[in-house]
Amino acid sequence: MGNIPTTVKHCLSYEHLNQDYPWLRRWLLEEKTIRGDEYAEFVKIVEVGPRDGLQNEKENVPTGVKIQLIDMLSATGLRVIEATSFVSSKWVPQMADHTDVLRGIQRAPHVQYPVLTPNIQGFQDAVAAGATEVAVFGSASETFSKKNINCSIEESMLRFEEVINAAKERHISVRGYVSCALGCPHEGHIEPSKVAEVAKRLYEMGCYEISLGDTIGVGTQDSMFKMLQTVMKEVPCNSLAVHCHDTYGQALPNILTALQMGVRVVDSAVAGLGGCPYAQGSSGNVSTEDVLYMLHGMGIETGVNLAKVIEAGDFICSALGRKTNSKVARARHGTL
Ligand SMILES: CC(C)(COP(=O)([O-])OP(=O)([O-])OC[C@H]1O[C@@H](n2cnc3c(N)ncnc32)[C@H](O)[C@@H]1OP(=O)([O-])[O-])[C@@H](O)C(=O)NCCC(=O)NCCSC(=O)C[C@@](C)(O)CC(=O)[O-]
Repeated sequence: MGNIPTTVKHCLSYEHLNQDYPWLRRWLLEEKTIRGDEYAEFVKIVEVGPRDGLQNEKENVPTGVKIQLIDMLSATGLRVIEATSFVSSKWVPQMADHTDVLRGIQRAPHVQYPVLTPNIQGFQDAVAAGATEVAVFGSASETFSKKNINCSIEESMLRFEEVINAAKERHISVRGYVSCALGCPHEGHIEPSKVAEVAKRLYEMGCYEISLGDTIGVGTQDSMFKMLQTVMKEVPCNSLAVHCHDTYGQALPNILTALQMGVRVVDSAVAGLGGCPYAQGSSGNVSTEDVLYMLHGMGIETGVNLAKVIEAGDFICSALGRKTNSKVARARHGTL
């Protein structure tokens, strides 16, 4: 990384440097403190544990536990922590305390706390609770869209457009998800062209980043490659993220494939928590600890402290009364 001051190195992710600080990138290049490709060595982790990780928990997780988890994660160096969902409590009771969670956390500087907003009602509630970044969540599968958000893909696009337009007026950034990017629990195989179509629409509407979800963790390196190859024809690579569930134990190789293709944003959940209530058979997300171990082992910067993430994982696993899904955490604890 040459002579880049540590603060710069740790404060800026690849896409921030390119998109938000072109002058700094130019200066660093001119000063020969970085090579043109060096910032490709930084990967942004989007921690989804407090939302995707907890939304499927059957027993009520106390609001204080959720807040403490987010506060612990805020102290790890993570830049993005998805905090909660402004969805219907009839649909996902675990996220009913969204407002208290968002108001209760201690926001760390330089950390974003996006929340899920399926429609304008969720967006307005999120803004009232103090959200400064939101995410809309679409699907490449018609059946999953209906089961998850009770509308067709086409209807969902109209709802998302309303959210995105309202967000633009308030200068709130919007992230977009495309679920079932590598398979659907109801329809099975999903054509990469369908994933690309939905991703492109979200991107063109104004989502700054599109997270491609392997909702039920059925993808393989081959299907990840083919899907990304198709999507990258429609959405620039530096606006893509991958979101892998680990049902079949393929999440890390699939993420590696995405990295090799240039993707620099990875979603993961502390302790490998998670699953979608409307995707039967979906197991936890890939664990943040395992992703960090792989990235750091490859010499890739994340700015995140693995030991502190393991501590946060210990905390939430003890609160939930269960073992971690992270192999790295288990190895570090000698309990493999
Ligand atoms: C989208 C809705 C709300 C439509 O639900 P609906 O029943 O079709 O909504 P509606 O517009 O017909 O309204 C019915 C009632 O819901 C209320 N309502 C309407 N909107 C809201 C809202 N935002 N917040 C709270 N309440 C709301 C509304 O006020 C009304 O209340 P009532 O008059 O009956 O008392 C529902 O289907 C829903 O909440 N779905 C969320 C499902 C969910 O959270 N799934 C998990 C997240 S997605 C995921 O995990 C995948 C991802 C992102 O992680 C990536 C991956 O892994 O692939």
